[in-house]
Amino acid sequence: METWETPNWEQLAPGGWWRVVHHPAVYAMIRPIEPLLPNNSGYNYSNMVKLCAESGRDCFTISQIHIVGEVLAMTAESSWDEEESCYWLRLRDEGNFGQQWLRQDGESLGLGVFLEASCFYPETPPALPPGIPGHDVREAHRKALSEVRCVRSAFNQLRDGEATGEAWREVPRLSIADAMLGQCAESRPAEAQRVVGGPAIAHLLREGYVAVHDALNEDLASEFVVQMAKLDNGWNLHAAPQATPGQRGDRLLWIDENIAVGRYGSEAVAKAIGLLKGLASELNPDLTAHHWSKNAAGDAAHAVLTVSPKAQLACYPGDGARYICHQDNRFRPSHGTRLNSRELTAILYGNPADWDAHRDGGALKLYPQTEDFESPPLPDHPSVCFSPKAGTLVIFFSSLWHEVLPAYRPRRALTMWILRPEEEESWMPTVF
Ligand SMILES: O=C(O)CCC(=O)C(=O)O
Ligand SMILES: [Fe+2]
Repeated sequence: METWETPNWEQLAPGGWWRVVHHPAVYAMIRPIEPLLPNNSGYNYSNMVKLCAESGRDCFTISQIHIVGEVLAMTAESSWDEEESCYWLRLRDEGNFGQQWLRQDGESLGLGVFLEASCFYPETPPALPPGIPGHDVREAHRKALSEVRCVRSAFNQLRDGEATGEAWREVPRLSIADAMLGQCAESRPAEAQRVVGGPAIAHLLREGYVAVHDALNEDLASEFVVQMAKLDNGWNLHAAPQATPGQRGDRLLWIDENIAVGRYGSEAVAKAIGLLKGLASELNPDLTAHHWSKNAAGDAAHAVLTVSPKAQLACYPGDGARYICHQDNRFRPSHGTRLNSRELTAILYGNPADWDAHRDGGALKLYPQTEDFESPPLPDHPSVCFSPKAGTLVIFFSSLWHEVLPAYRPRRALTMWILRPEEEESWMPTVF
């Protein structure tokens, strides 16, 4: 069994979903990005930066912090960067907003160790030859790892409020298999088939969207409304990272079935997430055939829909908050690729049955056949609107322009992006 302490440097780890098994996993990237320290994680980002600085490692740049339990997606792909003389590993974060690139050299540790932690290595890293990483790189990894240990123990003390002076705790051995979660969507065929089987899929492929109004049965739908509100009212949601007043006014929580039940006791939310996840496998055969017919010469046969491990629970607080017209993904003709791997956006609404879109606002306004528009369609462009009532499921191609109209009553929704990872833009070392 391979452990993070004795990774096999010659071998890239298998692609798939990985869980961060130690905290904090800190890694640095060549261009620092906005730190994404999950709310209520118990860590204070500025304290961590201070700790790094105090540890005498001036060149430490924390760009991203991940904590235990968080899930990341790692592709099996690496890319040689001529200019930087290094390899990059491609990964995605839990919400799959976009991709990130992890530098694989003495500066940012490679896979396996990445699951533990990685950081900037204070010396100039040895250049990697194209091909198998050599001895120097392993040595750099070894040194950097020992540094990580010191930093981590300080972090642990900080978190636990301990001032014991104990510099170092034994790190348990971890198996890479422990952290690997699996590659494909979990399948819940029966429910998903009931909801989107037959005519619904046909409508989705023909029109680019479909709405199913009884995706949850009546009892489940009303329980879903109650639990979504309870979760939201418990201050578990936080402003979206890209929140901009007047443009995007929702607050969010990324949540999976285990968190829904284990942390919040929300069975109905867990069931809803399960249903959304099951859609990927249900839609897969028809979507694959659809891409085949559009692109006879292409690789569409490899299309494998998958889902992110977590769904996005969003609430627009009801003060007129909205989400201006946008696309969740976009084809970039100049690159010949898509911006991210989102193929379909699937949303289950969790608002009371008496929601009145004229009075309460908050409709989802979707503009069919706009995937190739470079800028938002005009408001009077042909569109369809959906009232965000309990149990309504809307699925649409993520590249269609859409918006959330101002909501005058708290408006809650659970969104799952259904992904086609092979469609993602293949090389872009910047992030998000
Ligand atoms: O909640 C909705 O109806 C759509 C939200 C949305 O467009 C998004 O989160 O990207
Ligand atoms: Fe969207």
